[in-house]
Amino acid sequence: MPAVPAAASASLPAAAPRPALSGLVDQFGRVASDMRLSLTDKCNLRCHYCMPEDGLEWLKKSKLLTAAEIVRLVGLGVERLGVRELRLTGGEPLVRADLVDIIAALRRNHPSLPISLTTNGVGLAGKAQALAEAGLTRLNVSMDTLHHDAFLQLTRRPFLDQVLAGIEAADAAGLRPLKVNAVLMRGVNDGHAAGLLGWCLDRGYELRFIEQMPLDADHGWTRDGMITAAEIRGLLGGTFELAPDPRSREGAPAERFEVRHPGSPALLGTVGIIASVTEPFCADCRRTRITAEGKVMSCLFSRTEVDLLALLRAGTSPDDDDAVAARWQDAMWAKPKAHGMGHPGLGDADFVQPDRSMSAIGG
Ligand SMILES: Nc1nc2c(ncn2[C@@H]2O[C@H](COP(=O)(O)OP(=O)(O)OP(=O)(O)O)[C@@H](O)[C@H]2O)c(=O)[nH]1
Ligand SMILES: C[S@@+](CC[C@H](N)C(=O)[O-])C[C@H]1O[C@@H](n2cnc3c(N)ncnc32)[C@H](O)[C@@H]1O
Ligand code: SF4
Ligand code: SF4
Repeated sequence: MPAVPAAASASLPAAAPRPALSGLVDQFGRVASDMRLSLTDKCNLRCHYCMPEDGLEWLKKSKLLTAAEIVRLVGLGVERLGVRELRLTGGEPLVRADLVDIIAALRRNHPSLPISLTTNGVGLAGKAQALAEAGLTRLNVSMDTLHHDAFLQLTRRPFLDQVLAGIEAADAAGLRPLKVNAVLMRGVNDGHAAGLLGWCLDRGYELRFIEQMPLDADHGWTRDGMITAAEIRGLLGGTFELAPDPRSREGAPAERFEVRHPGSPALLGTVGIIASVTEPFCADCRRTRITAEGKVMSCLFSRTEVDLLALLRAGTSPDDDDAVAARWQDAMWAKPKAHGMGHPGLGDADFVQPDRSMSAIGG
């Protein structure tokens, strides 16, 4: 086995030594099978809850995982470490020029792997068909409101029509089920929640409301300022009746509800609420994250990152693959219990917001 290059030797947090288990198991017995891979830190929007107005300093291209490195890492994940589904995210994954080629290569190697993409939808209209043909399984498009002024206020960019065209193109390309992600901000788009749900139900899209988490680059999040899942249910309750979806949650971030008009038995569809702050789901977390520069983040709120890129670049022999896989397993073994610490509690006195914003981690 090759020596571990210095850059890859970032300290791992103290944890009992990892036993010789297969797969991405952590010290609390959770097994990660859902791989979330960030393709870039760059983005063409500046959402308040994620990016600062002036953007961030983008990583140099030489520091990003190449297409070949991505394909190799996913191969290791799937063939050796029990990865069963892959989500491509960012930053904005559509800004990566080789996105379609990456998906095509992944699909050739893994014919039955579910591969999904989370995107802001800008530029999607021109790419949806190619993504579907390359083998993308499905996508989630983030769109917080259908109102142009609120969209501009939230994202600081006037691109709502492009996003709408992107959703339509993805639908036409057969990228189903199609999910729409929305973060609500008080006084900006909270009044649009029921309208957005109605729009999605009419088209057969599944809407997911996401509680705002402390992952904004401006560090402006407050526990009191964010809109809670209970409030979201209240906002929808005036127009719709929500009932728990009887299907099992299977470790998914979203709690799903069946949606009906009050007093009517007809099922209109489902809505998901991702209550990371007020109803955390860390005990059943199945996710492993790799940042665009090849670092493992075992938890969205990890303050320890474990570099795989230097090991990937050290060589491509079977021994090198062993070293990468072992380091990934070590990183996941040290996964914190919840919210990057020993207990759930975003906003608690002992919670420390990660230096990176959501865009730089990969949402
Ligand atoms: N706290 C926390 N939030 C998460 C985690 N995974 C996803 N989320 C939140 O849920 C949002 C939606 O995630 P997506 O990747 O679009 O979709 P998904 O939740 O994986 O949903 P599916 O499409 O059903 O697979 C993310 O942007 C995060 O805000 C997680 O591991 N921890
Ligand atoms: C970081 S983005 C990356 C992919 C793509 N740029 C997009 O917006 O879909 C992934 C998801 O994270 C969500 N997100 C970003 N910052 C968040 C925050 N502070 N709290 C909760 N969700 C957040 C976005 O709404 C989006 O649905
Ligand atoms: S949420 Fe997505 S679209 Fe918005 S700034 Fe972050 S990375 Fe960009
Ligand atoms: S906060 Fe960390 S442990 Fe909790 S669900 Fe998210 S990634 Fe998993």
